[in-house]
Amino acid sequence: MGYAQLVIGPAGSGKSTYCSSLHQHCETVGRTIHIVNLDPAAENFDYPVAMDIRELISLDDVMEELGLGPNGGLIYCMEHLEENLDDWLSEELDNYMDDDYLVFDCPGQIELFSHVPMLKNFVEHLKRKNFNICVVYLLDSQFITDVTKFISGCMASLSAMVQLELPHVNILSKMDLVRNKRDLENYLNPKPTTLLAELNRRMAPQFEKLNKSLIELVDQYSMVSFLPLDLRKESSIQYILSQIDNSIQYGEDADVKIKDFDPDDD
Ligand SMILES: Nc1nc2c(ncn2[C@@H]2O[C@H](COP(=O)(O)OP(=O)(O)OP(=O)(O)O)[C@@H](O)[C@H]2O)c(=O)[nH]1
Ligand SMILES: [Mg+2]
Repeated sequence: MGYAQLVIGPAGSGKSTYCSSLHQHCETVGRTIHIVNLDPAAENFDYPVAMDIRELISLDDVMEELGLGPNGGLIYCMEHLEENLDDWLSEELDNYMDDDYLVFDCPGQIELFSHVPMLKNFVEHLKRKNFNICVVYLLDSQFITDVTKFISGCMASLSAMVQLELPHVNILSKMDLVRNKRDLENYLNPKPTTLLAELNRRMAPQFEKLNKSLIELVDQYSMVSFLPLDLRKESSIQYILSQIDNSIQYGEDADVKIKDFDPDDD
């Protein structure tokens, strides 16, 4: 059994930074995780890259040879990955053993988890390889300055939830940038009625019915709940990691191992 986090979220929401902070944190506490780059457009990394989609396909080549733009090129790369799940990905995964913990740093184009089946097939492949997977969805804290942005961020997360059908943790990233702490209370665990009132206040009256349905939808999936991530605080990363670990049952076997360990036996 392996363990995996699939780190997704809108462009620039802090996914790669989260991956590198997580790596650092794990190093500090003496735990091993492997970060996988799934973004064919990424160039600089603050973490050691364990596996890299750019070894399979280069976005520059795709754009040049097929005359595609950056987003079309990215979709092409991801489809190429999808076609190579059984060879390239499987071979790469063979380098890891039972109990290994992989973190997949995904590209920020939300099409990948909202429109195209690529990520779904990727996840199915990992499941067949016996991975327990948690989706980690990052939303930039700046989204809470505006209820309409916040709702659209929630809908994107919801679409990933519905498509991927995996344990799912929502994170509000870049907490160091939040000025108004009172705003925050309203958004980490928002009351549907508060959100609705706010939406109605922002939008023309003809949208009231639509707003109500939207909020009900988001509420029914009980997904409007975010964990705050403040990279300045080790405890914040630690807490988030423990929630994710819980959702994929990581550490339950480890507990057994610790119990089996005989301290006199050194
Ligand atoms: N202040 C602050 N800035 C952050 C934080 N996390 C990320 N950033 C900045 O936000 C920008 C985007 O961060 P990335 O980690 O590259 O975001 P990403 O989601 O990987 O972006 P894409 O892969 O392009 O979708 C960078 O300029 C980061 O330095 C944070 O916790 N606080
Ligand atoms: Mg990134």
